[in-house]
Amino acid sequence: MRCCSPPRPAWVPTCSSSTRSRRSTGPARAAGTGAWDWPPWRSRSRSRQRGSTIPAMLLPDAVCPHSTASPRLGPRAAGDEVHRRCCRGQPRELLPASCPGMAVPLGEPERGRAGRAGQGRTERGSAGQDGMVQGGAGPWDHRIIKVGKDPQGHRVQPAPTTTITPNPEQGAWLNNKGAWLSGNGRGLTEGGWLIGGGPTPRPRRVPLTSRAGNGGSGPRPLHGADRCGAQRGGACSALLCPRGWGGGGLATAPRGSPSPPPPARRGVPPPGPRVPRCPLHAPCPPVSPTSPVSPYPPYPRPPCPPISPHIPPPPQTPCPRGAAPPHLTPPPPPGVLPLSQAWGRAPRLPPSPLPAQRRAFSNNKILVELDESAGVATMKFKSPPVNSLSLDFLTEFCISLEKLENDRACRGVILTSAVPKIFSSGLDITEMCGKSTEHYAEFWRAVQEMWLRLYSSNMVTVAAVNGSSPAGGCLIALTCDYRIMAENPKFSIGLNEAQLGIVAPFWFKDTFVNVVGHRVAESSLQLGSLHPAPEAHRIGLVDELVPEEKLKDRATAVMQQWLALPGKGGTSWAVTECRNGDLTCVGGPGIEAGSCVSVGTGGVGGWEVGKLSKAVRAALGCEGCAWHTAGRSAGCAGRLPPAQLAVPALLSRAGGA
Ligand SMILES: CCCCC/C=C\C/C=C\CCC/C=C/C(=O)SCCNC(=O)CCNC(=O)[C@H](O)C(C)(C)COP(=O)(O)OP(=O)(O)OC[C@H]1O[C@@H](n2cnc3c(N)ncnc32)[C@H](O)[C@@H]1OP(=O)(O)O
Repeated sequence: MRCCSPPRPAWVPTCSSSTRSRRSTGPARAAGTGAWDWPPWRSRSRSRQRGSTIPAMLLPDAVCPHSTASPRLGPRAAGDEVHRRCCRGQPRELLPASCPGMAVPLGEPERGRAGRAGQGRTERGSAGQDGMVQGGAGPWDHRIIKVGKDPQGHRVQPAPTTTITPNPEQGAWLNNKGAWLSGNGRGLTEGGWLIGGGPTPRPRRVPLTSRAGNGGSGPRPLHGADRCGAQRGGACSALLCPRGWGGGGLATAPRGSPSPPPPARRGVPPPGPRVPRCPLHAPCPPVSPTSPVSPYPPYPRPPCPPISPHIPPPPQTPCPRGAAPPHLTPPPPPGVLPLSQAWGRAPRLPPSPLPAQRRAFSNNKILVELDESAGVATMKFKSPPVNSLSLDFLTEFCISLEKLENDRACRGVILTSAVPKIFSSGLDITEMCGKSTEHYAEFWRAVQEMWLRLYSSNMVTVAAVNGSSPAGGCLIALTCDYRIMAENPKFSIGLNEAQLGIVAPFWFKDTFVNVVGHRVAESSLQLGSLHPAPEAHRIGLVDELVPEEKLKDRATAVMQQWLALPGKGGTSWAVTECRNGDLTCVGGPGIEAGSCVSVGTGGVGGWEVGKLSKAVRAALGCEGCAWHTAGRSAGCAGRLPPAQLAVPALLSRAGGA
């Protein structure tokens, strides 16, 4: 959650010209240069309009407009190379039959996939001769029109003209012989050849660089209620499963975790219903169709504890992460939209009365510990020697944050380092030279993604800076709501790009300006200064200094202070209406209808702006649409029909005052 919006370039359309003209920072200057125009996918279309040239390395892959993977992207022409590439990057079952990417013969090598994902599945002997899939009559109906033998001489099954139909209720696919196909469709192919129903594939390691929209071929997360494995009694394969259980087998299972269930025999329904359910969890609730499909592979999830089939689960065991008891979440007044609906997510829970429960998710480079009783997670960077922000690191970062974002038990995140003396050394320099254009694009997009996700998070974010933090490391700290630094003068922080002979991107700069102000930012950026901790505190770059040994406790205390603010427990709501780019309160508990909601730097705890913007975007169904805040008013851009929005009462009280 932020006190002000992430800096946006001037091309961002606004519904109110007045709000636009009040922008204080000036990405417009950068927008004209092309080099750092933002975001890059808009850069491409704009460059076409302007006829300017944008460096190819800045152009990311697009996401198929037919898919729901990313709402950020505008439509692209069918047949466009980018379109085709991204189509292949998406799970086929998520694409409508009309998508040109669906007409790709499975027997044909799909360039750009095998190398990336390392699946080794695209080498073909007689490419394109057999095994053609065509879109069927309906978007989910695909017909195998030709089959034959695979390169090893095995007969390809099933028989010709097999219709494959998804079974939304079961979250799996059936062919016309009633045989089960792989839940994620990968059982359809073997060595690139169609074989029809097959065993549910074992979890495969997903290269972190294989991400949606990039043409990667790693298994993709399935999303939506109809895909949730937990509904079949098995593990939840949806990354955004609100319960956070399962794992979907899409990423490498943590060491020591139990093996996945044995694969079903061909033609035999998968043993989903026989898998015992976690006694603490009901089937996953349906996921809102407006929820975005994550572009990331799911975070490895802890497995459900083993359950003896002879011991029935206690019937009255309350789900620690299920719906809060009624007395903790009073129903909103009539006509008031719960915030969870407006945001398309479940409301966060107040601190649990149950005994403290901790969960830890450790990945390669980031350790995440969630204290469910406090609703606070700690993300510890553990990528020695210096926690440089490599593509893998950034990807893990986004996955971890997204997972926490969708965990109703988590309301705040503390970012810190497990590497002594270093918070983060910034962007991994080795990722920025000697690599391919595609790699640069992917890397740079990951940097932006990290920043956007952190900046627009609706969790409280606190940086506990326990070491040096140059450049990109400083950006992470700047992007948090609050910065506490160890008071060691040997630790320094700042945007030192100038010392490296490069220029901090304008959105680095704007984030910096938001925190320290124009003049300090100007001189600091010009000199590429790295400020020792005491100086950083003096110029406002960090909010407070504490002895290193007290850093954790202090961060926890600050977090509690923030979480104690009203509106955080998800219990009080107000309804606002968006008119002419301003938000007008139309009623709510203790809030007079018609009072103007004006938020921003002058508002109470202006950090609600970020939350507001999120609500605006979600309620308008345009998560990716441009939005804008400036001065003392908040507005949003893009399609702005009058919409009833729910925002925390704190926000509305601030505006109504
Ligand atoms: C070519 C095309 C590029 C195009 C790119 C596109 C756009 C780029 C343009 C602008 C981008 C601007 C945005 C940039 C943001 C950044 O974050 S750039 C990175 C800035 N970071 C730094 O300057 C940090 C430099 N490092 C240090 O100051 C120190 O290493 C330290 C972090 C203070 C730690 O010091 P110490 O404990 O003494 O450790 P060492 O110096 O001995 O380092 C240990 C090893 O770590 C390696 N390393 C350090 N930093 C990085 C890094 N950022 N990326 C990768 N690796 C790093 C260092 O080389 C040592 O490795 P070896 O042991 O020598 O193998």
